[in-house]
Amino acid sequence: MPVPASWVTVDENQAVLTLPFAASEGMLEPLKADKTLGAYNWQLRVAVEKLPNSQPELPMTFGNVIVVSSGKGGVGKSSVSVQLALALHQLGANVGILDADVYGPSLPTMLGGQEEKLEINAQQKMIPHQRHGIWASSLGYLTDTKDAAIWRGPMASAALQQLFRDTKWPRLDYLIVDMPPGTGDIQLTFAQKLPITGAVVVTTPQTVALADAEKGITMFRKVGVPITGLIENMSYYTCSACGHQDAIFGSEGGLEVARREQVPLLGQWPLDSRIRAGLDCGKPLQSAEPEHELSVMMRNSAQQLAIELYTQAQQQTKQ
Ligand SMILES: Nc1ncnc2c1ncn2[C@@H]1O[C@H](COP(=O)(O)OP(=O)(O)OP(=O)(O)O)[C@@H](O)[C@H]1O
Repeated sequence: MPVPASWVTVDENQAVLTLPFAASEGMLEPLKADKTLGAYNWQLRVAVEKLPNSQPELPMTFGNVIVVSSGKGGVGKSSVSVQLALALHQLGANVGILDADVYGPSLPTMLGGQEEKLEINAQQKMIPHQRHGIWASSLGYLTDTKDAAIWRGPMASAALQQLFRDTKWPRLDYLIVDMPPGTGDIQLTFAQKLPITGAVVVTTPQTVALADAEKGITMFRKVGVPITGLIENMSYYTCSACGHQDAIFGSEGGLEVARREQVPLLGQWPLDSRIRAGLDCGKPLQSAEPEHELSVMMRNSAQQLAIELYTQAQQQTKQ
């Protein structure tokens, strides 16, 4: 993306690029490669800008809220939420994650610390756990995981809003919300009532998942929540023995939906046991092995997400 001059400060041979979104050192590469600019000693500073959200009348106390949703269950929405949250943290941002999947909160398993319970402070606010550098709040930390299924129906919607409002978040740049799967009443109420900056839709390339992903996109658009992008998960599987790639759930379905709906495709993530294994034991690959090729690939999606969120918000304010 073009770098406005106002993002650069220069002092003798030192130059600082201050970006209003989470970013990697890679953003400095074009500047370092430039014939004239390359003479400076470049430094990157991340100062995430608070962007407008879908409820302008509510105070923006939570940073930029990004909901991660899927029309269909089991497509990897929670896994993607966790990896994106950790990746944004690695890109220099202060990040929180809210497990809004009241039917089956999986965050305590994926981030670890299942045995720890959330503390409630004197103002009756829940203190989120800090796991792998990000702040996490989940009903799974509050209730016994086996009991989580009782938070259903009208109670689930109320519990979700309470969890959102009554968590004592520190100052955040991004709050990732792992939504319950589907496009029913809970999702609609959440999308209508909470201050959301953008939505990420997760799907597999499978036809049944794609139809539901499009339903999700339509739901968010109806209530004025911009779609920041789409992630196609479980896009292909590479055999570790022979290297053959197999599109188990069909190929390029997510890409097709992204084209049709005119939303950015933020990534096509493979089905890979190394992604699952880390999440099963509370040690996600993104934090356990940040330089692993899969971690780098997922971080590229997070980088694109941060840029899209920012540029879409700029375009909206100009309209
Ligand atoms: N790309 C991937 N590679 C390997 N395993 C994956 C991948 N994505 C998700 N999984 C695994 O698939 C299972 C389901 O993923 P996850 O819980 O994230 O799905 P979900 O869409 O949030 O499910 P639900 O609808 O129940 O909330 C988990 O065990 C997870 O570790």
